[in-house]
Amino acid sequence: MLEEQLKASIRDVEDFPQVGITFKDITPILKDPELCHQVVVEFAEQLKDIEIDAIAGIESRGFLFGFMLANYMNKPFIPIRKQGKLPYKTISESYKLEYGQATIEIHDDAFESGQKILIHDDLLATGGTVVAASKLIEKLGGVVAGYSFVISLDFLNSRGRLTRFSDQIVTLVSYNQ
Ligand SMILES: O=P(O)(O)OC[C@H]1O[C@H](OP(=O)(O)OP(=O)(O)O)[C@H](O)[C@@H]1O
Ligand SMILES: Nc1ncnc2[nH]cnc12
Repeated sequence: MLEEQLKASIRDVEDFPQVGITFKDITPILKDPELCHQVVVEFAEQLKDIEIDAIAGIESRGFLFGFMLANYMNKPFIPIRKQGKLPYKTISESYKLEYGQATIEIHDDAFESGQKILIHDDLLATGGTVVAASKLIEKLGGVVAGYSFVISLDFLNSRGRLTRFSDQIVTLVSYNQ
């Protein structure tokens, strides 16, 4: 089963980037092209009944499978980047995450008003990052079509923070502790 394969590949790194955090390192997945392909195929299968106009991935780990998935599903890819990285006109949102705070930005012409945008990231922890991304999508007149994550840290109970934007949440690997 894919979840078991992914769990066997994901590496726990204790106390990174700060004491008390168990960091879920996905780099071993990236070394396995067949496993990466299976991840994308599984996302596409689980998302097939959701109407999606474009896929937004969040810098930087959200770019990895986000772009692969957009390309596989033949959808435009929208980069949401950390502050000061996007060259054209942007709007921004600040947020807290499991181990700090940050600001993310999107180009103000990233998509057309009314379009349905899937938000992709590698991992859902507190949800701070994707809530900020959802606010950016809505500020530009978009609709959050749903979310896809490789990993969900279910013990942080953050799914409830997303449902006001969309209850379509696809995750491939869940951790309960
Ligand atoms: O649910 P949250 O508590 O918001 O945490 C999840 C976010 O944290 C990580 O990103 P990070 O900011 O470390 O950036 P990176 O992808 O560049 O490593 C991860 O890739 C998610 O984007
Ligand atoms: N525990 C964790 N491991 C990897 N990325 C994260 N982003 C937020 N929390 C994380």
